Amino acid sequence: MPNKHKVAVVGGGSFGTAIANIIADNGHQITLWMRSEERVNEVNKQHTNATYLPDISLNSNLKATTELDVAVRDCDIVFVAVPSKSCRDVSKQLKPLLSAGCMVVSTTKGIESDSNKLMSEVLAEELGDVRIGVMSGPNLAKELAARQITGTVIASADESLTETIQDLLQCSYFRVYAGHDIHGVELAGALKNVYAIVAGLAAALGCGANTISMLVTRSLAEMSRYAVHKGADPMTFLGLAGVGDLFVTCTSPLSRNYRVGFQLGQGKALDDVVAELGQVAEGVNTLKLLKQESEQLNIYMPLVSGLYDIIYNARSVDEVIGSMMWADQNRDVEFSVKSS
Ligand SMILES: NC(=O)C1=CN([C@@H]2O[C@H](COP(=O)(O)OP(=O)(O)OC[C@H]3O[C@@H](n4cnc5c(N)ncnc54)[C@H](O)[C@@H]3O)[C@@H](O)[C@H]2O)C=CC1
Ligand SMILES: O=C(CO)COP(=O)(O)O
Repeated sequence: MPNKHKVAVVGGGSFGTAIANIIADNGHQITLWMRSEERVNEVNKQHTNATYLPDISLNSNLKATTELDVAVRDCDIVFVAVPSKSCRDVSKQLKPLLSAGCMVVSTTKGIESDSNKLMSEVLAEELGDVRIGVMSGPNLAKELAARQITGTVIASADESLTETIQDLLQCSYFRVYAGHDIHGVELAGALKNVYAIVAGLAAALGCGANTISMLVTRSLAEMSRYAVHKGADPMTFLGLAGVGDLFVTCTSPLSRNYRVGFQLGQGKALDDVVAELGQVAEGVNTLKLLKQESEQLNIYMPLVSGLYDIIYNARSVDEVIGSMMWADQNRDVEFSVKSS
């Protein structure tokens, strides 16, 4: 019989609720921290969180609270599932409440504005000496909450953390793979959101399967090129956190980033699309950060700069595509494991 844990999930939106529900399905003691009293009552009494996960019945052992100290008291594991813009603020609130030896796992797929830091870096800065992991992969919250078969990656320098999280989450519909390239896994999760916007836009324009395949594959080349500059292992991008997540978000209308791109392709304005979504689409912020950094570091990222020009510089899609197609001929695969 695996160990039973006392776990908190901080952030009761789509993904926090989906993860908390798996932990409840696996029989652990789990508390979900949410800010809205109304939603806390809904989770506790009706076992739903219909705003974020319509038509999903949650496990009745999943308890929610608005009180962060109650949620994390005596927990040995805490998941942080808030958007990147709130991660630092939430970490500051968590700091005095965590038990000694607590493991903290980020599920956030974004980069902090201004500092350009990844969530593991924000957590380490704010929480000091805690055990940190990151989880990322092709994990659409709605499918996971509907208990559809799904795989993910838990990455940490702390092997006993990765093993504990594998045991905690593994069940008949969720398989958890271990990794050690924390920054690679985080970057993969954050970067693919930008390319999901590109893919959604292309789908709205009626692009064919050849075009979408080319876009997704060149996206992978571009995101791994950037990540390698930032110290990540390019091989990470061949795993679930890389190809897996890129594939799902570039093809599924359940991805909010894909939907943002699709609606942009239908001619809607970005501000209207984001306001209507009512949930986080991290790619919008990540696009700006990548555009800035790729220029500063001189990293070739034509898809990032093309999307940025379409959204923020009112350049036409035809013109952007034209300049990409006539750019200098390039190599297909940039990285090799074969020693020369
Ligand atoms: N929805 C999905 O399929 C997946 C999402 N993610 C990532 O998880 C992160 C969260 O995404 P979702 O849950 O989907 O977003 P969401 O928009 O569905 O929910 C975000 C939740 O965070 C809460 N929140 C925001 N700021 C907060 C603060 N300062 N304090 C406390 N709570 C706060 C909101 O009230 C809301 O409940 C994002 O980085 C996303 O990329 C990761 C895997 C899958
Ligand atoms: O990361 C996700 C699935 O793995 C969810 O993507 P969106 O944030 O675009 O909905």
